[in-house]
Amino acid sequence: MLANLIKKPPLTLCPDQTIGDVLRLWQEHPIGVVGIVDEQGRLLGVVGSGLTFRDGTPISLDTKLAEVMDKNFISMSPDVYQEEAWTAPSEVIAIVDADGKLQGISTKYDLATSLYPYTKFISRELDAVLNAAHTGIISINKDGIITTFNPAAEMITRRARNEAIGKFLTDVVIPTGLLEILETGETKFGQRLPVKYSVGTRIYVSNRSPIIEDGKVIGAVGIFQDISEIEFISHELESVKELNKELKALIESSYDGILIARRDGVVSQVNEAYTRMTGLRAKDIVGRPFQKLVEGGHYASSIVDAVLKKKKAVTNLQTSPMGNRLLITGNPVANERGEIVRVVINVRDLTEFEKLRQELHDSKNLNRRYQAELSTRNDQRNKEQDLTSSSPEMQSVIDLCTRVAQVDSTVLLIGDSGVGKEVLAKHIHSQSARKQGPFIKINCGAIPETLLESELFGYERGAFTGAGKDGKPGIFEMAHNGTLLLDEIGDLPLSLQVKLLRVLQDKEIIRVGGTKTRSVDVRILAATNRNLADMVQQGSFREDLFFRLNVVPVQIPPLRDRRSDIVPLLNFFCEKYYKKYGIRKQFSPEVLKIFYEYHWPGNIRELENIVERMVVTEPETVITPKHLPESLRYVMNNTSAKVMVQGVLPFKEALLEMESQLINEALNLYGSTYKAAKVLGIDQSTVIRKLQKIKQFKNNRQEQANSFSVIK
Ligand SMILES: Nc1ncnc2c1ncn2[C@@H]1O[C@H](COP(=O)(O)OP(=O)(O)OP(=O)(O)O)[C@@H](O)[C@H]1O
Repeated sequence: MLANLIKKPPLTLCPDQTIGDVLRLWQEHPIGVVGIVDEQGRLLGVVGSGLTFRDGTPISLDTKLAEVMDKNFISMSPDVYQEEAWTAPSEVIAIVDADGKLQGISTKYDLATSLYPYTKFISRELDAVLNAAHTGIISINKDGIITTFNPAAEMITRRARNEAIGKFLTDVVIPTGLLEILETGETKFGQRLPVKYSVGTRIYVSNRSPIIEDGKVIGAVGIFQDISEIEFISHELESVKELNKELKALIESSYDGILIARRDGVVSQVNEAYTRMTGLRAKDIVGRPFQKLVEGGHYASSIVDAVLKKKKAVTNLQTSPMGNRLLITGNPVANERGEIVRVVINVRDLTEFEKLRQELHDSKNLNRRYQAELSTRNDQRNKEQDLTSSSPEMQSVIDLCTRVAQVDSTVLLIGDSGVGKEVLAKHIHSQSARKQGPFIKINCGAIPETLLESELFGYERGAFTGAGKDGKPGIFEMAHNGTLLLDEIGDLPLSLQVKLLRVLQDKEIIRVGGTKTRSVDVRILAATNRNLADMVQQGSFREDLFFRLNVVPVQIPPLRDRRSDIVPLLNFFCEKYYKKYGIRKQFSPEVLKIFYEYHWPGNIRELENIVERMVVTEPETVITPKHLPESLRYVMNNTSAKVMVQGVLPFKEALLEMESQLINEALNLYGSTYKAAKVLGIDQSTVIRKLQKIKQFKNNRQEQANSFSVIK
């Protein structure tokens, strides 16, 4: 402060005194500035050396001081700081007290002398700070020339201070934006600056500020702080936080109860499952010693103590307050030095476990039952959809097919056309392990011989004129992992019989026009309505192929040999076509009788066709013989001739019975008394009369039967 500069009272004179008085004063005191004061001691001006000359000419020593005193001075209070006084635009500073009374006079020289040691100290202090700083500091002047370059900056830039000072900034370091500060005059904070070194990259954060004097940018200073470690630590911290979160989630999601205790036995964490199993809530136990739970009767003994003592896992069985059986395992957790720092307790609810096991067992059983039911239903549905039979003959055929389906043997289905060979082949496939694979049928008799080979075995590209450019797989390849039905096998040309035999033996095919062998895994079923054994005798079928195909021969009886299947089949097809067309039909007993008598040369296919035709073409709901095709009516004519009476009865009654049967069949067949009479060779009136007589007779008989039962 200026007060420090006041060492003794100032030299003062009055304005009326002369230059001579000043000289006399200087003889007694060292030469200095003399203050000219008024009567109240207030400063009016100052005089200093050079007083005796004006414009180079000596002036009289009698000249009054009022004339020569310099009035350009600034007054300041003694408590103003020297640094502030230094900036004052005046060479002389009058130090005056609050009353304006002069206390001392100071010149810029005095101020400089007093400030010098201080600035020297500051400068040294600054140097020490710069040298000790871990932050790189670089400053430049307004021309971009480096003026400060501390040791940390040397480390960062790998450049020596003496190589840097006095050089243009970008000749020494990579541009960091410090030069821009000279232009903008703006301070920039926190710019992230990755710098690559041969040993890796370090991250700096830089702050850059302008150096301003009198409102002008005269330089810039940049500081560079290495934050690589901080970044690394903060990453570490983040991953530790993440890990912690994951661990918490893991503990919480555990179905087992988990309790963690510190080495002093205090509980530090429990999960939801633990609360669910033991009824102990986190807020009641976390932060409390585990021993308290023992004292509270929640545990028989402290498993935490047991683990800490034995320094290994301990397991025991206890019953929870809710009566559940709990398996409790305590595991020690050690640090790198092998000291136990935590005990992790795992609680497994065995009651729940047992319950779950039972439930699993039950649901497995249920599942098995459902599956069995499902497969039975599927079987039933298959049967319902494709196959029906109630005759013992056919039932044993189906049983044989079901059994043989379980193995991969070749099956030869033998039977007349339409007996159901294909249906049985499909049944074998659907009951076999190949049921997910394809079922493919080829009719060996329906494809021209020239095409059959390529159909069976496929062909390679360009094998023959017209062959596709990519070639084509044959049905053997298409049936891979499935079943192939060779229908009408008796029609297979001899030339292909040998090739087929090779495929059956080697389970490999070669496409037409190719050389590459391809493995095929196909189950072969063959069907025929011809007598292959006879064909072998006649030389039109290869014996070796016959034996190869005839591994399991299945003979399907014609429909006429299993008449008990007729009515079930009829019902089956009625249902099938009702589902298909929404039309339900009934067949009169007479029709059933005809069906039963008919010899069915077309077998089941013929029966099915008739039913479908009746369903779609006949408008009436009840199908009677008159609706049947001619071929069946013929049967009726033959069968209806068999008019019968049962047992021995009065001749008159037997005659009436025969007449009744004849007339009724004729009516059924031809639909009118007129037509019936014509066929029977009598008058229409005779038919009507006889019908009335028959009716009368039947009514009488009924009455007699009723009266008999009343008497009884
Ligand atoms: N048991 C059956 N239950 C229900 N429908 C059957 C039964 N058997 C055969 N069918 C039906 O009869 C028709 C003829 O059967 P399929 O084609 O299997 O006879 P096929 O013996 O292979 O005849 P073809 O020798 O002329 O090829 C088919 O519409 C089939 O659905």
